[in-house]
Amino acid sequence: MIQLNNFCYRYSRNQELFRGLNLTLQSGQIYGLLGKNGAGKSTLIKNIGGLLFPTTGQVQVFGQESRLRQVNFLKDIFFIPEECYLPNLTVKEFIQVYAPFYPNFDLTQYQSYLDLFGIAPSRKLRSLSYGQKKKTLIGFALATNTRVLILDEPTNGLDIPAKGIFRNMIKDAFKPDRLVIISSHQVRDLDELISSLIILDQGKVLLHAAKDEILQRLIFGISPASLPETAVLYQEKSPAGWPYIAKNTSGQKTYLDMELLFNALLENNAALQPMFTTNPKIPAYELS
Ligand SMILES: Nc1ncnc2c1ncn2[C@@H]1O[C@H](COP(=O)(O)OP(=O)(O)OP(=O)(O)O)[C@@H](O)[C@H]1O
Repeated sequence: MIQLNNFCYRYSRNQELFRGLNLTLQSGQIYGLLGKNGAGKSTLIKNIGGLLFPTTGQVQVFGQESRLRQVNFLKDIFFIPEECYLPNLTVKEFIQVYAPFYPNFDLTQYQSYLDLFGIAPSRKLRSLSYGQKKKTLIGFALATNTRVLILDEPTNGLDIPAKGIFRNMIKDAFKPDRLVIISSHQVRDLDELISSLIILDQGKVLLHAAKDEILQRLIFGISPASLPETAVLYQEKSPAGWPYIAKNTSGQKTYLDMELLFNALLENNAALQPMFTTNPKIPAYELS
């Protein structure tokens, strides 16, 4: 479990990004973290990963304060930043140097990921392309089997087949005691992967809800023409028609259009925002 209590963070005296944020993230969930550029996603996950320290307040991962970076904390968390620095080693040497920090690292598992991505262990990390570096690190992160896995824009630079492989790898490696956070602008890459959604804006949580809860309360559809305002909570024009969000009164389960929900919430939608409480009780994710 990850807990932020009265979390405040500022980069400079007059720029307070987070002010008194309380947030609880539970194991058994794959969280999608969305927000506009500059919303604070990277700052938040870096604080969780112990790479930045709260100005005031606390960030705890399984009861341990991230900022203290204790051994028990570090061996159970893996963070892949958006821009990865990789040492001048081959993949094999990288494993020899870094795997010992992770007691649950599984070499066979990692080899199968490298095979899937077509990366030879003899390759020098620095000679890999941006996307190949990402693949190498994503595979390593999953093979560490840490309870917490944080991925900042993991699908940036991945080719189309690799995005599908990535989704399958996360699902296959997911276990009820793991907690995964994926920060991304590529909402389509999160489809059919995440179990919960967090939307940040200017250091505030606009939405924190399980995907199932969202779909119980809302339906997402597309109409050939604009609908009466009373019939929908939100609609916008698109090349394909008028995608809309309405209250789910029929129990119908539709496809969650994260992009539409994101746009709706950022428009300061007074009808939608109060529908989702922060820090909800989310049931454990059941993989289909
Ligand atoms: N090192 C820094 N020094 C000063 N301000 C910073 C620094 N890093 C980020 N910021 C500011 O903090 C705010 C949040 O940045 P952050 O990188 O957390 O946003 P983000 O949601 O991850 O954005 P993006 O989607 O563009 O990656 C922005 O206004 C940014 O300019």
